[in-house]
Amino acid sequence: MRIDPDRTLLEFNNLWVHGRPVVGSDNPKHSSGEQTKTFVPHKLYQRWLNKRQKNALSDGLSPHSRILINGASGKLLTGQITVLTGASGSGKSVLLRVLAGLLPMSTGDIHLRSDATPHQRDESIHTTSPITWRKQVALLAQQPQLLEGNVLDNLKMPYALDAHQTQSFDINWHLTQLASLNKNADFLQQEANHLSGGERQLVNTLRLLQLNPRVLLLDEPTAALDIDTSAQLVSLLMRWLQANRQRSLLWVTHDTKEIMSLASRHWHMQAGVLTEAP
Ligand SMILES: Nc1ncnc2c1ncn2[C@@H]1O[C@H](COP(=O)(O)OP(=O)(O)OP(=O)(O)O)[C@@H](O)[C@H]1O
Repeated sequence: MRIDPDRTLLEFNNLWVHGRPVVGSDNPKHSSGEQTKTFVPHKLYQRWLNKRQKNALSDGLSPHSRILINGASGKLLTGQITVLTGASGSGKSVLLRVLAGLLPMSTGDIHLRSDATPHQRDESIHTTSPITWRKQVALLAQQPQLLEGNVLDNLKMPYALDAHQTQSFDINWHLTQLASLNKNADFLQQEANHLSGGERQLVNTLRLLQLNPRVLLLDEPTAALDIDTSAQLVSLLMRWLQANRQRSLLWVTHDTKEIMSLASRHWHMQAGVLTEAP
């Protein structure tokens, strides 16, 4: 498949994701719909079913599975912010994790436009190694996971991984970013486990941005931050987007006031169904 060479950076088509229902759960996230039907399988089928259910979290094909993403399609365009809203449990994080290659889809495809010549083939998630895919399509989670050690150790950490052996740590880039966040070089020496929640998220964000992904998926990155830190993070992300036209942001948020004015498009998720909001 070839994707629109003009502005499309990432395109996904007819994504379906299934997850295992929690039988008897009173969690509203897991109730409702077909999955509550009683089902008495044949003995042989039961054996097959038991085997499948051992891996059901990542296995979209279980007959007891419920639909988490329902035939979603969409395009992320270069230089744009797309905002994704939707009620809790509607499937926003699941969509982000599938796009980032962290959760398998049941069916469907995702293509990333080649960053080389326009004639080069686009990359499908199905034929790209997970490491290569995740270098280009990165997920910034709400809860930053930092390691023991200081800020500098955490920022350097990705370069110890095989995936980033060809890239090198650029201290000057970090000092420039920190200056824009009203922080100086001393911040690099602070112990990660002494940082505030907002500072942790800033470190987490810098750690990801330095690796230069092309598509950044943001899962409520400012949800736990105060107004000032949140504004700093938004500016950091905007500067990053504007520094290279071949980038795109997909931003999950409940606080549309914060980001909607900067966004080009608005998607809405309801019970796994993705629609373009007016
Ligand atoms: N790996 C998984 N397997 C099965 N079910 C899952 C899996 N991950 C998430 N779910 C379920 O999918 C549904 C959607 O979850 P998701 O985290 O995407 O919601 P959300 O829209 O991001 O909500 P919130 O705004 O509260 O973060 C939930 O019912 C959740 O329990």
